[in-house]
Amino acid sequence: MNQVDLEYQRLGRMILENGIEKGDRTGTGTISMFGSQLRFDLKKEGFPLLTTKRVAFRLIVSELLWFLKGDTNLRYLLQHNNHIWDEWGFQKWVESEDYKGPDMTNFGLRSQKDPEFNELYQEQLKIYQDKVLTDDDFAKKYGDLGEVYGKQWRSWEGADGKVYDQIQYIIDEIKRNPDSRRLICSSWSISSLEQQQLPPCHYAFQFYVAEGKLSCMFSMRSVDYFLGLPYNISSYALLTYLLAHECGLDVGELIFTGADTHIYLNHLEQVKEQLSREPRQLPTLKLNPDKKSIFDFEIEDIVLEGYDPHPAIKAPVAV
Ligand SMILES: Nc1nc(=O)c2c([nH]1)NC[C@@H]1CN(c3ccc(C(=O)N[C@@H](CCC(=O)O)C(=O)O)cc3)CN21
Ligand SMILES: O=c1ccn([C@H]2C[C@H](O)[C@@H](COP(=O)(O)O)O2)c(=O)[nH]1
Repeated sequence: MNQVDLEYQRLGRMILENGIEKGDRTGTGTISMFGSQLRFDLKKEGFPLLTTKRVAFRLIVSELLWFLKGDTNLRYLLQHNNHIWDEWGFQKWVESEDYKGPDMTNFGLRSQKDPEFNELYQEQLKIYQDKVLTDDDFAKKYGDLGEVYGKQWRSWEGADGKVYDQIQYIIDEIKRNPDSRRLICSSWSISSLEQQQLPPCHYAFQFYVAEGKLSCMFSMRSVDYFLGLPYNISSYALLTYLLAHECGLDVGELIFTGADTHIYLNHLEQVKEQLSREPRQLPTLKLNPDKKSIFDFEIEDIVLEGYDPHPAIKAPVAV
């Protein structure tokens, strides 16, 4: 039986049993628990993509490659039919002086409750997506999410005015000095918070090399158990596989630590359904052996085999 789904289900039960009801920024309401950890042996287990609901692996791949390119503009995601970040770009647009359409205040919650408003919202969202895809100036101004992950990972601006590539630093250090205890990438920058559509949730990760295996630990300040966490687990697993591939290492363990770990109140039925499902065999990951540098990987170089999950479970995202 795969430990990834079992551990994920265990965490879900723990939140439901021990969590407390707590308000949150989005106005949705959550059951929340402070402090959580999961750990998986990547070498023993197969690729950690949940099988108790279908998770769209292609969205995880295009999002991670977007981070690795240092890109922060929605255009790349939209070109790959990935819409998981749309709401946060759209928010910037509708709150701007240039937006002249119908009032979109609080569109996240209103679109869930008011079908008439939802129609208006979908219309405006479609216009926004088309403009980001086709209008260069518009995309530059309103498709950019600000100083989010891609910027912090690949071009961190130091107080000394220099620009730092944290991913390249980690790769160089793994190759030169694998015993290093400083293989860290940090995205939390207090001076950037106002320049970010959403401050980083997974704000730091660290690698560890031992016995020829590469392990990764990632930290999250805020964890959407049902929608976000399944992506975050697979995304950091994929990053670990990519780095191990480039550095000639095996994969080791993946460790997640979360602070505010929550289930949104409008995800409760979905979570209960998922907890009732029997985990299946995990898929395996195949990377194109001809690609050496992680920065050369394209979507088609990353293939998942043997994924046979339970059906997807829909849920609204809290904006
Ligand atoms: N509330 C919240 N939860 C998150 O997980 C989250 C944010 N906000 N904001 C930024 C990013 C965007 N992420 C998201 C956003 C949407 C989905 C989502 O709706 N996933 C659906 C399928 C989406 C699709 O097929 O287009 C799913 O069933 O997994 C997942 C992660 C993760 N992050
Ligand atoms: O990769 C991600 C990104 C976001 N989330 C979730 C965690 C929270 O539910 C929201 C962010 O809201 P804050 O009020 O800024 O904490 O997004 C995630 O789980 N994974």
